[in-house]
Amino acid sequence: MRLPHDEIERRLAGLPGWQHEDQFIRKRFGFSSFADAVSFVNRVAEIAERRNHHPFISIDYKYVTLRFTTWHAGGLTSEDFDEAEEIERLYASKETT
Ligand SMILES: C[C@H](O)[C@H](O)[C@H]1CNC2=NC(N)=NC(=O)C2=N1
Repeated sequence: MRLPHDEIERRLAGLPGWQHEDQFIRKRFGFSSFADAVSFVNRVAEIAERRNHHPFISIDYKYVTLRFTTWHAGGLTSEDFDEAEEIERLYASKETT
């Protein structure tokens, strides 16, 4: 279930701007307005509910920080990276307004 370190590094290489921190991967996303940041969070919430896999989310004005870990595994699993990749597609599509 928990990924070995080499697999974590391999998956991380495909995720621009994400960082490995303890048992988490994290990224800070920037937006043009607070409203856009909140809209993005709502779309992230939809994804998290569908996948039943929920990030820690913080909104700081025009920035959203997401942190993923898999609680039941006590560390990083493919669920974390799969969802991060979907969120990267969402952010690239700018379908957050
Ligand atoms: C009961 C429910 O399915 C579990 O608590 C889910 C909910 N969302 C989750 N989210 C994350 N990040 N890790 C989990 O292990 C997890 N487990």
